[in-house]
Amino acid sequence: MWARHLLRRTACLLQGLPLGLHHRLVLRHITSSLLQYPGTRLSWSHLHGGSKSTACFNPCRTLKRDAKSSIDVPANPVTVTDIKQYLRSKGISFHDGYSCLHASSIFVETKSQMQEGAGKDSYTMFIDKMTGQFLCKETLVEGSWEDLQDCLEVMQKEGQTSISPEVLLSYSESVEEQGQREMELKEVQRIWSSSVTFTDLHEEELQLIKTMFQISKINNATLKKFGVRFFKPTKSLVFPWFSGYDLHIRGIKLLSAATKGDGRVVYTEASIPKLSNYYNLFGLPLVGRKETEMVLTGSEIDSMAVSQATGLTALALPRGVSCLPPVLLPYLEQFRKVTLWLGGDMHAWEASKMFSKKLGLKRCSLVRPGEFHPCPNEALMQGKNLARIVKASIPAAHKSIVSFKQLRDDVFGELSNVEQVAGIKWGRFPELNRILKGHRKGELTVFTGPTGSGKTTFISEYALDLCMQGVNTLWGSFEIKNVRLAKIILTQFAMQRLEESLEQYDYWADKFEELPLYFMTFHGQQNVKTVLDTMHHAVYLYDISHVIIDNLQFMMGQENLSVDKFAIQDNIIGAFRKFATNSSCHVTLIIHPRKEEDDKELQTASIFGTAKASQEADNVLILQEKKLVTCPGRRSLQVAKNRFDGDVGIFPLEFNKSSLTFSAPVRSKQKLRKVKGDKAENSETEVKEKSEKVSKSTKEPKTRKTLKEPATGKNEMNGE
Ligand SMILES: Nc1ncnc2c1ncn2[C@@H]1O[C@H](COP(=O)(O)OP(=O)(O)OP(=O)(O)O)[C@@H](O)[C@H]1O
Repeated sequence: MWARHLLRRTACLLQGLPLGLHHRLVLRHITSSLLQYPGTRLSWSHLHGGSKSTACFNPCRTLKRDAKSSIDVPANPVTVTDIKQYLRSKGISFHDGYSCLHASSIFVETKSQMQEGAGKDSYTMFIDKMTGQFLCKETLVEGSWEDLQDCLEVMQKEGQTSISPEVLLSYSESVEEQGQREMELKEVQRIWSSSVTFTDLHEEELQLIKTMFQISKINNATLKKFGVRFFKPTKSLVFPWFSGYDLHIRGIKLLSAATKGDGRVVYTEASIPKLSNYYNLFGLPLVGRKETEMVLTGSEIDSMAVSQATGLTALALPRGVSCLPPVLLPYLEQFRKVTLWLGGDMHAWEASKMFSKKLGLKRCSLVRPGEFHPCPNEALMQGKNLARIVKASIPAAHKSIVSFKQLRDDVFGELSNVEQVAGIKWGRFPELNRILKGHRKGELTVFTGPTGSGKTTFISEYALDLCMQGVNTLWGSFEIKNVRLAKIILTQFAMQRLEESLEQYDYWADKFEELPLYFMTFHGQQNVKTVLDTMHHAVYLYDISHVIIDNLQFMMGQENLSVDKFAIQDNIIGAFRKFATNSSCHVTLIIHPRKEEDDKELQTASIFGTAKASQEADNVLILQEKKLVTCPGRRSLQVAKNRFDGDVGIFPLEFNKSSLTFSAPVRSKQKLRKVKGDKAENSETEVKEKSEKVSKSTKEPKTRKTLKEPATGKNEMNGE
């Protein structure tokens, strides 16, 4: 219905346009609207009842901002050279920025803008160099590279020097979305208008609130400057999101604190619109047009601390260290120097290294976390000199050759943060933590197991566990369709058969939607280059730090059977290895085993292909289906390689058919075999046995509520 409505509107707006272009615009907008439904894989048949046509319509186009759950890569990925050439061909003046090209806006009616040599300061249109996505800061029109091209084509055909922002603004939302947005806005206004400023609070109440939120060193003037209020009904700090256009309230973030029975204070964060759509750089309205230096922090409170203590411009990322959405990059283009001080731990350090790549390494410097450099608010509380800490930040750009002098602090950081360096711990698989120590960025894990043994099911829960802790995850499922895979993951998330309690579906689906989980929309055989392009694209857009590929065989191609299959596989593994290292992204690669005799356990050498897979992998995991002496009839997970600290071993898994989950069985004396090196294939006699009591918590998964300190700004992910 709305698609037809859209079509009619588009047709009216485009009256008089040449048919081909008109047709393309209409189709584009239908496409983008369809793609706004998570998981939608748009095929030609959506539009043409199955028949393929040669019209210049690209079904795999860039996504709109909200179409976040499924990831397509443009069939013809745009490069910065393409963008520049195109702009030149249309007579649009521009200059090279850090992450964007700055161009004269075509949505503003200033004829002089189109002239060569117009002042650079007048450039208000920012075009992302990686994706071509654009934003006009003057009118807040944004869209994809294709949208911009269409507008320029229309302008040229019509002989115009500018185009009305309405053309794109009117397409950006469906009727339902508009209704939803209006409802949200009303709620935002309701909370905002019934919140009180800090100067309206009694001194006693004020001090209590400040103590509760650990902001006793943030003074009232700073709270006022940043527009922070207090919402009494939920006892929450209210951080406003003002529209950059007319400074109207556009959204809010609420930070609440509650004291638990044991006296601990638990902080929770909520926002309207929901966090995944909350694109606010807190502090932006305070930035002057001419300012060139800024400190980027991981939370609103940290920004206030920096601003108050140093007088420097400080902005906070909307979702802390979890991501830097590219839609925010245009707002950071004016800064010649960006200091990233995202927190006081290793996660903040990892994130600042990743984000500085997006921001442009040359202008970034990083505050190295540690005992002397906690997060800004903590530094303020401890009476540290924040200006000195910012000044001591280190340049993000590094040389190819370094001496130990330059590495010395990094090495110290690793030695003094052993737990964090070991990676994120699984909540459902404590045995995996014991052997592998954690899930680390930049590693390659190869996972194998007999056909139909439950590889996808296990890896799905293994990845979900991490995703629930804020690990931005991308699934490449080539074997089973995304809907089926999402159903498996959702069942594991809810830990129950939702078929039998459909009334709970929306409850779980709403929570599930908040997870940073994305799916590639591929199915069946795929070209590895396309898959890697999509992965790069996703890392840029969503700061993905874990990619699961199920499975490698789907990239091997079927045509060239004469070509050496092993050589092809080795190349693919090499490419994934390189991607993992260069993108600081963990890749979990499922590879089928070669044919083995049924009653033999698998070993590292059973992985299909040459030894390249196990050599390149940091971790090799094997789902063993064979009966173990100690646990007859059960699956077990073997860690056959662990480059991080060499510990290998095996532990039993217990499959729960209704929740599709695996958890270690509770036994008083669970035997666990400890295997050193790659000797898993050797006889049982060579295997050291180690008795170990399996913690009861594995049977009753813990509630993994992220206890947030106000300054960390991490998302709360809790699905149990
Ligand atoms: N431990 C288990 N015990 C019994 N059934 C299981 C177990 N693990 C998974 N299953 C079920 O077996 C079926 C196949 O599981 P899954 O697709 O995960 O296997 P796979 O190893 O990935 O398969 P393939 O080799 O085809 O890729 C699913 O229906 C799943 O629910």
